[in-house]
Amino acid sequence: MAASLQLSFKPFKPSLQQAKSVSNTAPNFSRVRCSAVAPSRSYTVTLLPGDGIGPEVISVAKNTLQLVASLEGIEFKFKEMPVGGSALDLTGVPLPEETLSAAKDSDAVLLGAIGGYKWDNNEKHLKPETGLLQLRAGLKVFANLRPATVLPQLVDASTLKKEVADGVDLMVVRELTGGIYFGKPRGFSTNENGEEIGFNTEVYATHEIDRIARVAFETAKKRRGKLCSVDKANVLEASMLWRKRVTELASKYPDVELSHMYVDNAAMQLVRNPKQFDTIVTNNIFGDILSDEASMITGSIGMLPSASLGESGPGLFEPIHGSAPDIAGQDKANPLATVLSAAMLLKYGLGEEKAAQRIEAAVLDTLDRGYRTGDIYSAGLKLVGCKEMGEEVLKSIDSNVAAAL
Ligand SMILES: NC(=O)C1=CN([C@@H]2O[C@H](COP(=O)(O)OP(=O)(O)OC[C@H]3O[C@@H](n4cnc5c(N)ncnc54)[C@H](O)[C@@H]3O)[C@@H](O)[C@H]2O)C=CC1
Ligand SMILES: CC(C)CC(=O)C(=O)O
Ligand SMILES: [Mg+2]
Repeated sequence: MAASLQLSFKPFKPSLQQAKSVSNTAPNFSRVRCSAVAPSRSYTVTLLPGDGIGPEVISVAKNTLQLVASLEGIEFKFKEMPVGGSALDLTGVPLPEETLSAAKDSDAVLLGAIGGYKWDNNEKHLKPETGLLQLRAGLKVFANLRPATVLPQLVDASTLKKEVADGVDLMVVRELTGGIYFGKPRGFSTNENGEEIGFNTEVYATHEIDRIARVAFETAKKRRGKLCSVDKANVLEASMLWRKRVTELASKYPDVELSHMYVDNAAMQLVRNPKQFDTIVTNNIFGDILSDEASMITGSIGMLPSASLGESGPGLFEPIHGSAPDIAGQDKANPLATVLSAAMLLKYGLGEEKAAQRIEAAVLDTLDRGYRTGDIYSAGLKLVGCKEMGEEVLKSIDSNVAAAL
């Protein structure tokens, strides 16, 4: 194997609840029948395909999970539920109560993506994005881990020069349930001139800063021991408090080297010299933006997975990309970000490290064999669609099994 994905840290509170419910969708991959292991662990996974390319990439990730489950003696009970625009169309709300309770009752949740042109002009409470925010808040998953690793196979897919991109391996720890996406007051009003205004509030309480900072220090400790806290403390009060609390907490982590950076500089440094970063901790909106930027260092936003974890309860696992309406329904989406999110689900959500490694190894093997979706394609390689990429990942899982026999 050419490289490891190095998503190497442990969940701080893995969810290992007993599986609770619903239909058994046992794996049915005849070509691995000889290697299949009788299930000894059972998990309920709520699948939320969502909108746009969401269902396409979730279908690939589900097949991948089923195949590794059959090899690892795992039984998955999948429950598919609506969220986002598809839930709006079906039920009138972007996060039906049934979806949230299924998610809460499961061992882990895997989401595709939400959103689309059709719902762009909906009122705020009827937007697909509101459903996603409600889901994250409902599951209390405040810590969003977004690894960005440049795989050797994809150095040429990066928009940065090879020497800048090669070897980049960073982790964005994004606060996910606070800040300006949730802060009040927010809304629309009129100012003293009778002019229409829209407003939002960036607000953080100390406990919200402390808990995400602790996750970030722990993450950095298990990586290369460097933590960069990104804020806008030269302007924003919420950032001033953020910087103060992170600095105070640093004394508890003497083996972690803490630095601070303003977000505008961080955006620049990410493309100037991304290798200077190990772990980045930042607020909800800056983490959202910087992780999309970091994705292009690695070749494509279609490559980056994420894990969102709370103090307890199921984790939420999703690619960092959106519903990509421009390519939806065309079999063009790169499913690897979701497949790697499924690997994070196994590792950080369920503690099934070996099964996760099978997926990570298969992704690298598929890339080694030259398969590329359009977003990471370079001349001379094999251009495939979403479904075929998924099939190739399954073949790689199979052949790794064969190699191990
Ligand atoms: N977590 C979520 O569900 C998110 C949802 N959204 C929603 O998605 C919709 C579209 O938002 P955009 O700003 O266009 O962001 P986007 O991430 O959906 O797409 C940005 C660009 O990246 C490409 N892209 C994204 N994922 C890809 C993949 N797997 N393979 C190949 N190319 C891929 C798209 O084709 C597009 O050109 C909006 O409604 C937005 O609110 C956006 C971000 C996150
Ligand atoms: C769609 C938004 C709610 C969030 C977003 O862009 C993200 O989490 O990456
Ligand atoms: Mg985003």
